[in-house]
Formats: sequence, structure tokens, C-alpha cells
Amino acid sequence: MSTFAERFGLWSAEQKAQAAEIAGRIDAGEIDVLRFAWPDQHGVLRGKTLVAEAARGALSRGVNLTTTLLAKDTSHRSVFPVFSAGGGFALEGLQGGADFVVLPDPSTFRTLPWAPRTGWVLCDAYMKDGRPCPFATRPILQRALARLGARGLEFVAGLEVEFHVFRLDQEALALGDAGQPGTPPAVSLLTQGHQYLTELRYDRVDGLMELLRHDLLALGLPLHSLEIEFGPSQFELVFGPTAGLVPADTMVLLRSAIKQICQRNGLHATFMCRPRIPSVMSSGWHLHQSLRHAEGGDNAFMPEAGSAAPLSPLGMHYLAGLKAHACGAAALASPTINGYRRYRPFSLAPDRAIWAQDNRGAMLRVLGAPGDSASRIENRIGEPTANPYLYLASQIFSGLHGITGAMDPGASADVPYETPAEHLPRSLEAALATLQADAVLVDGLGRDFVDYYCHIKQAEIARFQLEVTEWEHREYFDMF
Ligand SMILES: NC(=O)CC[C@H](N)C(=O)O
Repeated sequence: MSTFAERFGLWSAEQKAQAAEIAGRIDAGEIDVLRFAWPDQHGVLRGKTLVAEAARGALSRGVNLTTTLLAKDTSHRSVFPVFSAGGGFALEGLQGGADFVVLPDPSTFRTLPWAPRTGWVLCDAYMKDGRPCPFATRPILQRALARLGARGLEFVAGLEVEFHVFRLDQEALALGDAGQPGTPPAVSLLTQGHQYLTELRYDRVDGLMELLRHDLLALGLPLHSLEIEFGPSQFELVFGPTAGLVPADTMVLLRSAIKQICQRNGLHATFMCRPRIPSVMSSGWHLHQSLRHAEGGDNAFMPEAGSAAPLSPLGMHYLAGLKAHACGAAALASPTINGYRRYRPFSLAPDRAIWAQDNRGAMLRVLGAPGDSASRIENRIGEPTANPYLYLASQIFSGLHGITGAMDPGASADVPYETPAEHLPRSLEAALATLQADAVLVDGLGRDFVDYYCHIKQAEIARFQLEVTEWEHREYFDMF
């Protein structure tokens, strides 16, 4: 019987060869288990771990997962009526908690440095009839990349990712800590804040940094630097430029890797934008991006000699597209309720949709000059929880619109927090409404996908709105 991958022709010749190589490593007894990891709608990895012999067959047969995973919000609740007729989804085949199939992309295989004799492979999701799973997000980025490819262009991105790491104070979980979501762990600071980039702070956490450096490099991720960020217990890692799907695959893996490495060492790493700790600074995910010519590989954003503009005309049009669609794209770049507390002035985070030449107060920081082969745009709109496939796709769809419409980004906003401009959405709800009304992003992502995504996010918002916050209690309880 032919396998799932063969029957539906889901692998390229290169992927077949890579799968054979993994099978060979399993046969040679190199690994005991293989983790089949699939990035869900939140960009969180889920999947199953198979023992070596079972994993060998599942490489090309795939692994069945439950379609209810597609229905989950960030509390892991199913927010579609999956057991009703049709399952509440706009598309067929997802009712009743039936199976879908995740099939490895063999090019992503590696062994996990922190987990002995453990293999890991990123998977793509398909329906049982071989169709791509309609709500999977990796194919959305693939589609965006293909649109660029049709113009002879490739997407290049480097990642600047901020996050917090705390010491875990709690050894055991109490029974009462269970919940959906459960009680967050009790933690203490690793470092105090406001010692941005000091060597003393770095040395204090050198042990953690060395753990991260060793394992992230062993995973083959393009780690460039490790840095002390502004806030208490806040750090930043920078990853050098890679092309196509790789930066997004890197992001899902690095987030999961950092959390795993930390939890194995009595630490808690979080990519939540603005944890509730005194003197907190928000964590951003700044995306350095450029396009290159598929033929020749030269940077398509680098301006010609003598250019007054910091980018080529193509780059300036792309920039204008990013600016024009920023408020809708925010729903993908900053997908949590918490992320909207970050857009505030004078914080090195953006608060409005503007661009400027090398200015960290602007949303779009442009770094380019004739002769600079690293000419690029740094979009500072994102927070580190974003699903990278959606965040990157939102950039490409926006930028492509700028290119096809030969859009003009206007002048550089050199006083970013004073320049009159459209304010970034003040809430996730406002961002979702803007996304729904953005015809270019809806066309790129697909109307069914946008409706699906907004339904999940609205469920989170609805639960949030039912909670009485500590702020309200403090404000009104004694006063009235
Ligand atoms: N050093 C920095 O650039 C800080 C960035 C800031 N934390 C943000 O939210 O984007």
C-alpha cells in the first residue's frame, strides 16, 4: 500500500531523499523517539511522540491528530461546536473531533540537544483526502512566498526577539493550581531592570546564556547575539537573515526550545508581551525584512548610487504597503489582548503607523543606503507571541500591495511620537475589525481563514471581558 506522502504526491524529490536519510538514522539506532511537531493556529507546537519503530513508518504515513485542535483558543478550549453538524466551521470535514494528518517536512528534521536520543520534525497538516488543512498557517506563508516568487523575488528576514526569564520558585503544583488556564507559576527575578546592555548583568546570567547559545546553535538556528534588555529579567536574542519559510520555522522552534531549556533548568521563560511584574518593559518581536532577486540573490531593496531615498523604488513601495496595512496586520503581528498594552509612546515600541530612517521610535525603521547590501526595513510592530507564519505572510501581502500599486510611503517621520499619523489599534478587538475590513489582507489570507481566526480571537476577548480585573476592584470597591 502506498503511503500518505506518495498517494497524494506531497513530497518533492529532495524531501523524499531527506526522509530516506531520517529512516536510515532510525535504522542505525540513533534515536529512541521522534517528536512530530505541528505549529497550530497560535504558532504553538503540538503533536505526538512516537517510538523509533513506529516513527519510521509514520515518516511517510503521517500521524493522526484530532481536528478539535483547530478549534482551540489560548485557553485550549474548543470555541467551535465541534460535535454539532458541520462542527461550526465554515469548511467541511472538521466535525466530530475527526482526524487530520500531520506529515513531516523532512527538511526540518534535527535531534534535540537537551533531550537525549530524541528526534524532532516539523509537520504540515492535511485532511484525510490529501487536501492541505484549510486552517493550517504554514501554507498561508507558502502562498505569500509563491506570490513573491512569481515576480522573481524572495523574502529575507532576520529576527530580534525579546522575552523574559524568571527563576521558578514553585517545586510542586498544588491541586488547586489546575485550571483552564491553570495558575501561573510563582517566580522571582533573575535580574533587576534598567541595566540595558550592561556587562555586569550579562555575566550574572552567563550560565543561562551559555545554555541557550549551546542548544540553539546545536539546533542549527542562525543565532547572532544574546543581549540584556531594558526591563527586569528581560533578554533579547538576535537571529541572522534567512530566506523563505526558514525564519518562520526558526521562530516556532526557538520559542519552544527556549521554554524547554529553561523549564529543564528550574526557570520559566515567557514570550508574553507584558507580564504583570513591577517596572515591566514590553517584549517586542522586531522583524528585519528585505526582498532579494531569486536570480543572482542580490538585495532588491538596495538603492542605486546617488539615491536620496534609503531604499530602491521597489523597497519604498513595499515600505508604503507595510505602512498602509499596518492596522489590519496588527491583528496578526500582535495577536493577544496583552500585546495592545505595548503600543505606547517613548518606550521604543511604536504607537502609530509611520516610517523613519534609523529611528527606533518609528514602527518602520528603515536601514538602507547605496552600497549597503544589508539595506532593509525593521518592522517593530510585532510582539513575540505572534504566529510567525501569519506575521510574515501579513508583511508580504501588505508589501506586495505597495509594489503593485507603486505606493508612496511619504516622508520620514523624524519625531515619531509627535508625527500626526494613524494610531495603531488600541485593542485586539479593534485590530480584528480592521483586519476584517482590509480587502488586501483578506484576499491574501482567505476570507474563510480570516473569519476562522477572528472567531477564535473573539472567544478570548469574550472570556476576558467577563473577568473583573484587579484594577476595577481597586478603583471602585472602596470608593463607591
Ligand atoms: N531595546 C529596544 O529596542 C526595546 C524594544 C521594546 N521592548 C519593544 O517593545 O519593542
